[in-house]
Amino acid sequence: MTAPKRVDVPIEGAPYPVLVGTGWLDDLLDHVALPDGVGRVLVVSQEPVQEAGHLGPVVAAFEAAEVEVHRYDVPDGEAAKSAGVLRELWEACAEAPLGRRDLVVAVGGGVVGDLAGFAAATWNRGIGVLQVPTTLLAQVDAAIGGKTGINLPQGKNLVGAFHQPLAVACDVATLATVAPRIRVEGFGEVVKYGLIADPDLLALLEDRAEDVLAGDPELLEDIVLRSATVKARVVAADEREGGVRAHLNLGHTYGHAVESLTGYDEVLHGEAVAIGTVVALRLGVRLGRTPAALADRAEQLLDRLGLPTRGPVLDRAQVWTTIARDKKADAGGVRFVVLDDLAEPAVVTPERAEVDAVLDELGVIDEPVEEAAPADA
Ligand SMILES: NC(=O)c1ccc[n+]([C@@H]2O[C@H](COP(=O)([O-])OP(=O)(O)OC[C@H]3O[C@@H](n4cnc5c(N)ncnc54)[C@H](O)[C@@H]3O)[C@@H](O)[C@H]2O)c1
Ligand SMILES: O=C(O)C(=O)C[C@@H](O)[C@H](O)[C@H](O)COP(=O)(O)O
Ligand SMILES: [Zn+2]
Repeated sequence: MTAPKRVDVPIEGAPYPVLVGTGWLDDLLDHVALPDGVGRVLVVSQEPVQEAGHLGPVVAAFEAAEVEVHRYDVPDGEAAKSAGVLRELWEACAEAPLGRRDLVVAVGGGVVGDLAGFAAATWNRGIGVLQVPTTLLAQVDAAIGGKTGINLPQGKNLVGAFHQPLAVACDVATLATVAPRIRVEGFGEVVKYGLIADPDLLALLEDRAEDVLAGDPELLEDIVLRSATVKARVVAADEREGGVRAHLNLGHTYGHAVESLTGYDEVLHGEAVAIGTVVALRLGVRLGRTPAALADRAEQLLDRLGLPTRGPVLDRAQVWTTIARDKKADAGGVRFVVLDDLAEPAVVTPERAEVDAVLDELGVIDEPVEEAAPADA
């Protein structure tokens, strides 16, 4: 075990580190400084994480520090990001009871992190949260940046809060026990970072796709570090998504619609992001902004990594209702992130007909609309 490497997230008023290493959870509290006065923690996790052996070291670290540990396992799957389970977590906070100086500790994937983070953001009007992400997606993305929340049947992440963690502790060794489909979906977000900000990361994924998929630990550590570096820079520049943070939403406008219209069960978040990325890139090509070769390149990489590049066939009206409810829509229209070139993201508000044409071209919508015939035809 070597000491974890550190990426700083210099958010004004709430700076914190993302610590990335391999096999260091046993020494968690040697590297994460606890704030003064922490007497109790509520460790929130899920059964598969416990069964894989990742909870024990975290609990042991707090016990060794003479902090009283309470535990709550939430159900598995995206369905846990719900008002019902959030209420259960509040009640677990009350049972402990957690005071203003106590902490929530989220040990798991993005579902646990988003949900436990929101419980911490709201309990006693906000207490600290330590994020210990154990999936690739959570280490590269979900645990960093302070977006917390739950879903509604009407849409993804519709209720939530910005609540920055005290620290993000990424032990890449935990990724070895993740199911293959879950590992692969994380690359949906990693490809996103490559496309919006880090051409070297994109090239690394292309050059070493097989090693990446085989779970080469050194490579994974490098990928987590590079991804965390991009995310840290973006969220520190724009914590509340007034500007550049919106670029982290590449692939999410259509992706979120795919997730909610398939009941959050069928298509995983990273898979939906891959599907939505193809839509966004093809839209960029159609709008004359994205080079077609770049869209082809991204699609080939997603496919090589085992990610879907086409979503299930959806109902057009439902897609538009869902997209219009997302945070990426306002009176001005629906926003998509496109690429003007590699590492040159831009936010656009396209005409609905342009998006419809792309969805028809990709064959992912029922009831195709005819392209308008040229005026002189
Ligand atoms: N807040 C953000 O900025 C942000 C960013 C990206 C995604 N997200 C959210 O993250 C969620 C998806 O997260 P996810 O992809 O991590 O899925 P997930 O949290 O559902 O985890 C997937 C599965 O892996 C299991 N698991 C976790 N770690 C394990 C380990 N080390 N070994 C064995 N099993 C393990 C979990 O118990 C679960 O069954 C979505 O809700 C998405 O919206 C949030
Ligand atoms: O951190 C961000 O900002 C992101 O957009 C990261 C996304 O990968 C993530 O899925 C996020 O939860 C989406 O945010 P939302 O505000 O569109 O729900
Ligand atoms: Zn995402």
